[in-house]
Parts: sequence; C-alpha cells; structure tokens
Amino acid sequence: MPLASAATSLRRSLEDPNAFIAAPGVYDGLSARVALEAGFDALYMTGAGTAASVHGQADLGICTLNDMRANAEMLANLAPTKPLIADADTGYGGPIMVARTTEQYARAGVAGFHIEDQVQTKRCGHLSGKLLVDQATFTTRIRAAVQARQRLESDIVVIARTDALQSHGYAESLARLRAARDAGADVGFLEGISSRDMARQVVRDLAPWPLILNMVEHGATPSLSAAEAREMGFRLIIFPFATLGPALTAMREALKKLKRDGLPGLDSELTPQMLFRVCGLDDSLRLDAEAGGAAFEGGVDLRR
Ligand SMILES: C[C@](O)(C(=O)O)[C@H](CC(=O)O)C(=O)O
Repeated sequence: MPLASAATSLRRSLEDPNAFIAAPGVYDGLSARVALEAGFDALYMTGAGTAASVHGQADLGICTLNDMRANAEMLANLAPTKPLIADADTGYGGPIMVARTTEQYARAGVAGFHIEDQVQTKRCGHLSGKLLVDQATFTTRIRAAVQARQRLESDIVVIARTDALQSHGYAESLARLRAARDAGADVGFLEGISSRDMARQVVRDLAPWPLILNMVEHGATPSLSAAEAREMGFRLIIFPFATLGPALTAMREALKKLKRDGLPGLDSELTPQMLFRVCGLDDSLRLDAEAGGAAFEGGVDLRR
C-alpha cells in the first residue's frame, strides 16, 4: 500500500520529536524529478508554482481544486513513498468543498496539505492587502478537513495556516492557530513570519505542537536555512520557489542566447536521452522488457 504509506510516514515523523523535514517546492513533473534526483525525502507542491506552470498566472486564487488535485496526484505518484505536502489554499469553498478537497488529496496520495484563512479571492501570502475570513470560518474549514480525514481513516496530515499576521497582528494569529489546533489540525503554519524573534516565539508559544516554516526568500520572512529552522524548533520547512526561481532565471538566460545567436547552445551533455533519463526513461524501458515488450530491445541511445 505505497499510497497510504507516504501520509503514514509523514505522520510518524511528526510524532518523532527528533525528525525534521525539508521539502523543496516543485511545480511540475520535471522539477519534482530533479528534486528527487537531488536526494530530497519530501516534496512541497507550491500553489504559486502550479498557477504559474499550469495556467501561466499569478498566485491569486486562480487554480481550482481540480487543477491542484491533478497536479498533486501526478507529483505524489512519481515517488509514492516520499511524502508530498501540497498547498490547498482556502480549501476551495465551504465545509463541503473542504471535505472534498481532503478526500481527493488523500486518494491522490498527498501526505499533507495546508488550508488557510484568506477569503476565496486569495493571494500569495507575501503580497500586501490580504483579506481574511473570521476565526470561526477558519476553524470550520479546519474541522471539515479533520473530520473528512477521520471518516476516511486516512493519515493525511492537516496543516492549519493563518495569514492573519499582516492585518490582525501576532496575538490574533496565535489565537487562530490555537483554535485550529483544538479543532484537530496536526501542524501549525504562521504565514509571513517577519523576524527571527517571532519565529522563535511562535514555536515557544505553541509547543509541543509541530510547526512548519514557509521559507519564501525575498518575501516577508528573513532568510533562514533548514538548519536554523530546525534549531529554532520548527519540525518542517518548505522552500516554495526552490525550483521555480532557478528555472525562470535559466530559461530567461537561454532564450536571450537563442534570440541573439539563433541557437540555444545547450551544454553537450543535454542530449534527449539524458533529459528523458531524469524522467524515468530507464525504468520505463525495463518495465516494457519485463512485460515481454520488444519495442525498445535495441535501446534508445544513438550510436555516434
Ligand atoms: C507557500 C505558497 O502558498 C505557495 O503557493 O507556494 C505561497 C508562496 C508564495 O507565493 O510566496 C505563499 O506563501 O502564499
């Protein structure tokens, strides 16, 4: 049962006070493959990256549950034993929709997901002008997710995110997180932590409840490494733009070169075979042969 085990192993890690999870943000199959190749044991599906890559749009609540579930399902199943933590934005509606989100994410193989207290017309947590639902509505969202999880007897981890810091301050954020914890959320997420002192404080104020740190560089939060976050007492850290950022920079550079020289001028090791190997080429060929297929008997490498 590999699909169940990613959620179970994430839940077990949270029960072990010495375990710490660092998950790079991924947004499509290739970025996830590269993150797995680099040896990460968990992945984070960024909603901002999903909006950017699936729709070419900004993180403004444009992705629907279907968009997010489809991307999450593909990502979670590339390496079904490695936990995928996925953005679930606001849960995409009232309690009924939050329950559907939870069920669909659990069945898709997602190990954990976060639900926040922004209004449906949400925006990235590191933009100004965020509008929030009231605390009771937020708690209802969390309760709907927890109850759906319990009905399914799933280990999927429910992460409660508050965006209240920007407009309502620290005390209100803490109250919202406490209410979410009391409603059964497994992990707390204070979005847009604005100082190192606050990062330490929130861990202390909510201990021993596990907290996740959202490390958006050049956003509202000072740059903290995985080691620093761990030392501060966070149990998980995500880096939403760890692959999207470098991909953007590299694509811009390569396309500038193509425009100038009329050729992308890729590194010589970037053959089609090499690119496909990152995406499981050898496993696919093995699978075909083991089933008795003959289509790839001669391999796919050109003899030069
Ligand atoms: C974590 C996040 O929800 C995401 O979509 O990756 C975003 C990241 C971002 O857009 O800066 C968020 O923090 O709201």
